[in-house]
Amino acid sequence: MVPPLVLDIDGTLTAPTGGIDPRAIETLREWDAPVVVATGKAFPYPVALCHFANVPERVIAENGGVVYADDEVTVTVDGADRPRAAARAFVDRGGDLGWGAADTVNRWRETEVAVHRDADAALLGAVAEEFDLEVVDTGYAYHLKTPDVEKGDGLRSVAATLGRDPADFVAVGDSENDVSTFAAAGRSFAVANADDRARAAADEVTEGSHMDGTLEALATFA
Ligand SMILES: O=C(O)COP(=O)(O)O
Ligand SMILES: [Mg+2]
Repeated sequence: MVPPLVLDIDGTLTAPTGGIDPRAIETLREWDAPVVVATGKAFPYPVALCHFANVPERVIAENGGVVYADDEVTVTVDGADRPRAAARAFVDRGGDLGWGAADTVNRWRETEVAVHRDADAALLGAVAEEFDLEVVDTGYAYHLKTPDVEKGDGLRSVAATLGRDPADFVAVGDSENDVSTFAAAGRSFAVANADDRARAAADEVTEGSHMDGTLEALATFA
């Protein structure tokens, strides 16, 4: 009997060169227990991943800002007005969100704003403070977000919807936005490419990085 999983996307199910590791699709399909995808990405991205992998759509998106399982979508933050106002102030003061005119990173977001890691971090931090927001660095983007909205709370919510205890779950991740997931899950693994906070928070750190590390973690339960 394998445990239910809660898996981060970027840095955990992706290849070092970017993009989803093809082995992730098979892992999502073959795992013989519920798999929840938990990400800082906007809601459509993890939903599309589950859709194209042809697995049930169990999703924690926007670092816990949007949670979805068993036909229940919960937006846990009362809109993105403050993060969007802060993003406008950031741009007005010379900052650049960094995603170009189409901005497919943010156009479908409901609760926070993501900023390219090439952005002026000092200016972003100053604006975040002014708007009572926090900046979370996932290694893939800076997230300008409401404090205390976390993937770990999303796991508690999805676990309840699935009739499971969060402590039943095994978590795999790579960055500071996975620390709350690790705390909520029963057992946690940081992949070798994880940042210091994720490595310190995880029960174990894998030898392998990215999907190699994720498969190494899951092999523990085979
Ligand atoms: O969107 C990001 O910055 C990173 O996303 P992740 O939480 O799936 O690693
Ligand atoms: Mg990640």
